[in-house]
Amino acid sequence: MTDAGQEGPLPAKAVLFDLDGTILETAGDLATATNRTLADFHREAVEEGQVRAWIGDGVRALVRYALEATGGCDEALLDQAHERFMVHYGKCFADRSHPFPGVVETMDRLREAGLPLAVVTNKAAAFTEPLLEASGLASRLDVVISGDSVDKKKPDPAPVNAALERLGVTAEEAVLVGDSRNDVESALAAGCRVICVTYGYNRGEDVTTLGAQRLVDEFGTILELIQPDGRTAETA
Ligand SMILES: O=C(O)COP(=O)(O)O
Ligand SMILES: [Mg+2]
Repeated sequence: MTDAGQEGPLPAKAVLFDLDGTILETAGDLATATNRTLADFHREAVEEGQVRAWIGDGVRALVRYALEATGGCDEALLDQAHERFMVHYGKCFADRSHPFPGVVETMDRLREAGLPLAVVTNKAAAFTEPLLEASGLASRLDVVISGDSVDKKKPDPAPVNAALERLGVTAEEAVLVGDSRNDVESALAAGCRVICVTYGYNRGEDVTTLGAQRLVDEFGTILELIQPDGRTAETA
């Protein structure tokens, strides 16, 4: 993989997307569920901005980070709080969550160009599927791999590999679009090229240093950076 630093489009036969922070703005509802969970355990509420920095490792990790930040956490407490979080988030996951600007139109353009699309998220399947339905994205996706669909989560390559297998493409034929270190590491370990968005939930990390082949400030810009079917500009 030697595209780093180069300009121009990446040939692709399929595109994989991270969910939270890349295609859907979910921090508001995740913050609501986090604060309702913390209240159950007599912990102080946290700011939405803080919750944004805890998204990306799955919901159990989010609950762990919230407990650690508000007085401490042990495994027994985490089990109970995780259970409460699942109840609270189940009631509010689609209240305010919505696609980032340009996501719906861009997915439609990619599909018109013949590219199958997948989501690879660390989010639990119980929320991924209904959230994609509520956001109007489910019908645009050919494959969805959630945090509990396979044994290991991103940054392990396993969920990316599962998506590639289901899509019927090789890693070299696919591009993953993500927002954080977990996405870049998972995709690169699988052998995919990566476009990283700069607006997502990246924990304040400088995404220019993560090793992605391309960076975009707006989702719609990926249309300029993906060349459908691996055709070159000359033959397209
Ligand atoms: O932390 C989560 O629940 C999921 O995050 P992701 O969609 O960015 O993988
Ligand atoms: Mg993300």
